[in-house]
Amino acid sequence: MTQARGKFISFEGIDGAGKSTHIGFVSSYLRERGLELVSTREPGGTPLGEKLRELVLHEKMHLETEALLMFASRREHLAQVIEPALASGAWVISDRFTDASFAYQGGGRGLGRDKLDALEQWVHPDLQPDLTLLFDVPLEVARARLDATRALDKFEQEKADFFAAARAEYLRRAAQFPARFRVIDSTQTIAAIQLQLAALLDAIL
Ligand SMILES: Nc1ncnc2c1ncn2[C@@H]1O[C@H](COP(=O)(O)OP(=O)(O)O)[C@@H](O)[C@H]1O
Ligand SMILES: Cc1cn([C@H]2C[C@H](O)[C@@H](COP(=O)(O)OP(=O)(O)O)O2)c(=O)[nH]c1=O
Repeated sequence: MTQARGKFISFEGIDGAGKSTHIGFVSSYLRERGLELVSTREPGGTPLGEKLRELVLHEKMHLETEALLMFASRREHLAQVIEPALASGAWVISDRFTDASFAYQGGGRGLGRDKLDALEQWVHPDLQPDLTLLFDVPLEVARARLDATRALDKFEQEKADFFAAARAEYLRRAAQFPARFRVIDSTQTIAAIQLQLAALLDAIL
């Protein structure tokens, strides 16, 4: 008998929207229901990808270099982690995937969508997440949450118009691919969001 393929869930949103907070909840929810789960992140998720992450989050570089490194990290991630896990029947939850490249390198930095489309077609022509959870908040809310918590990386230090464009691109992608995206109003309380997440997960279990 062939093993049923696992499901792939990506978490997206501008920095400070609440992704990390809810990844923990979703992981526990799925594990409690007996699923084998691989929890991973981008950029990163493999030893090489984590080295690329260090570079891309902290070094200044040409916009296209940045985009290419994001997709290089993703290529490795797919080959080493995501594809084998899904094929073995495990579920994969990833803190960001290709929609983040559209939002940050495309929306935020202005890289042409044709280039991002080409990279996406090259690196994963036949694979998309089964479910993309987009945590959506106004910029001021995200910024206030970030300021209260941690030291900021290269992207998190960007100005408001960068995040406005990234958020707009995320929402555009959500409208373009409504079958896989669910937009979550992340200004709600954490408890209210968890209720909504539980219902969304029950629908695909
Ligand atoms: N719905 C929420 N209401 C209030 N605070 C929140 C909410 N979601 C997240 N936070 C807080 O905001 C901060 C940033 O959240 P985090 O999950 O790290 O965001 P992200 O991973 O999207 O950058 C954390 O201190 C977290 O506790
Ligand atoms: C995956 C990806 C992330 N990024 C950016 C978004 C984030 O600011 C940063 C790291 O993501 P993230 O994992 O959200 O960082 P943190 O540890 O702060 O929660 O990388 C891109 O610009 N393009 C991409 O393709």
